[in-house]
Amino acid sequence: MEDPRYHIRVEPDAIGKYVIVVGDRGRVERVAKYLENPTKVGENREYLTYTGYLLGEKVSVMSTGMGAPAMAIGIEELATTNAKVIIRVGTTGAIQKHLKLGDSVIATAAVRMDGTTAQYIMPEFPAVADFRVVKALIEAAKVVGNPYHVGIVLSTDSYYGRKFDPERHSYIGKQLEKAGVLAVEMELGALYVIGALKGLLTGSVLTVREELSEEGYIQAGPKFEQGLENSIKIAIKAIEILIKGGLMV
Ligand SMILES: O=P(O)(O)O[C@H]1O[C@H](CO)[C@@H](O)[C@H]1O
Ligand SMILES: O=c1cc[nH]c(=O)[nH]1
Repeated sequence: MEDPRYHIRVEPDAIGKYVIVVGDRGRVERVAKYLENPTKVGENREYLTYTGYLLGEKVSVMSTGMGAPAMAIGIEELATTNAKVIIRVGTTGAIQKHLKLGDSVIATAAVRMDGTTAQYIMPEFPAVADFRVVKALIEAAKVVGNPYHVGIVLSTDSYYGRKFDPERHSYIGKQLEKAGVLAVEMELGALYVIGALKGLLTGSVLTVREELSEEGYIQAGPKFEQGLENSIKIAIKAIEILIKGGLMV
């Protein structure tokens, strides 16, 4: 029989009800340090997984690599475990000029400009976060105190083929900017659509890694690193809020 966790290589009971997913493997331990007694429970390809505890509840953190196909595999396989609430802690590039390096973006929904979710369901099906997870993330952002924005992001399959700087602003980029789309990343369409199809409650807090200034893009740096640490704290706090609130899962 096919192993339902062939890629993530974890035992189903090793995963908590609450899971934080990150793109970069290097971010896993950075998140896991906020858990009590974090222990590595799986490592294969881009999927590195730790489990620990928050307020006595088992919580896991897993990397999912870059792009919708890798996220889709990770979510499908997590859905065969105890996982129920999944929060992505990712990075993003600003489409709106008022987003600054290190700001947090709580994504309510994603524009599905990816190829993966088209293979799951019609394009009219929305990629939306669970409102209870969004609410907890907003409450958490207020407690942590990092500047934050709430709204729609763009999920695309290409990193280099879609720059949104003022000189090379594509038609699609302009349209989405006018529509108020906040920022661009590469996995939320898959997380929100496949999560919904699998009955998971999803949400996300991204950190702005590229800022659009008059001179062009400003990238990464200490402001980004501090913002990322705060976004991690927001995700951790949101899970504590959900645990305390007894979310019906
Ligand atoms: O930092 P992560 O979470 O990987 O997110 C963003 O960064 C990667 C591109 O550099 C893409 O995966 C994109 O979605
Ligand atoms: O510009 C960016 C930054 C992070 N992630 C992206 O996909 N794009």
